[in-house]
Amino acid sequence: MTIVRIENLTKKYANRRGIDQLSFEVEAGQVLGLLGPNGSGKTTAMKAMTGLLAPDAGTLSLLGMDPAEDLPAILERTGCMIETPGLYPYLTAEQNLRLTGRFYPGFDAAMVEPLLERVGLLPYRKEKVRKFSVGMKQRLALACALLPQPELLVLDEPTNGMDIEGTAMFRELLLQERKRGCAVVLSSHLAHEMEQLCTHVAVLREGVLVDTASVPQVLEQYGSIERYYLRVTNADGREVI
Ligand SMILES: Nc1ncnc2c1ncn2[C@@H]1O[C@H](COP(=O)(O)OP(=O)(O)OP(=O)(O)O)[C@@H](O)[C@H]1O
Repeated sequence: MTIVRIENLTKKYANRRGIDQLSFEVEAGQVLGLLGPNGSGKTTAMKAMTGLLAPDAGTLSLLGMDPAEDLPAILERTGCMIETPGLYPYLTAEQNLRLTGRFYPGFDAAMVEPLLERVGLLPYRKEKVRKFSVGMKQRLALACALLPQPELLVLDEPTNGMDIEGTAMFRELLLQERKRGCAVVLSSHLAHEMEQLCTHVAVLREGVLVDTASVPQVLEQYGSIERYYLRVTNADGREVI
């Protein structure tokens, strides 16, 4: 089932930067990794996808719905982590999840503890978030994104600031979500991490989609995502094939 269908999506800021005619699809159970240099449009694409930014042009279908008409219904079934986590610093981890959970119709307070356990925060559940480290806040933001038992996850650099255990936890968690049939769009600057997490990759440069490919195909042809990326962005100085 196609969960994300984007066609010619365009969003330009006043300075004319942004994304230009982006098209891609993500099926249930797939993980699409957005790759690209700083400022290439990954965050803009994710914001436009989740209704945080209204696109200038193009068509967008999420979970079979049009965000221009059905955004609340889409967000009830979507987990997002984009830029700074939207957490309440003076509440505890547990209270943050309880409060955020109220946005979702299927939420049950009994979901909070297992979720905290999944992201490794159970021992800190009674601590106020303002005392959390960057990685701990990322873990809690991830737990918030999982609250709706999402059919779509949109995660902008989700492992930023996470320690080694955190990134391993994230990998395992993503696998479980995929098995449930969740579709995932994520960005990362770590090519090696992308190899482990993603089923597909899309490369952006200056707001334009340069190439998309399946990860097994990339690994067979190029040996690593890093080599593929350098090749398709022409950063290795050779002609693009
Ligand atoms: N609010 C804004 N107003 C004007 N220009 C913006 C705004 N947000 C982003 N841009 C510009 O749009 C382009 C794409 O930015 P975006 O944040 O989407 O890139 P990115 O690929 O996510 O970068 P990074 O890897 O650094 O996170 C950049 O040139 C950026 O300067």
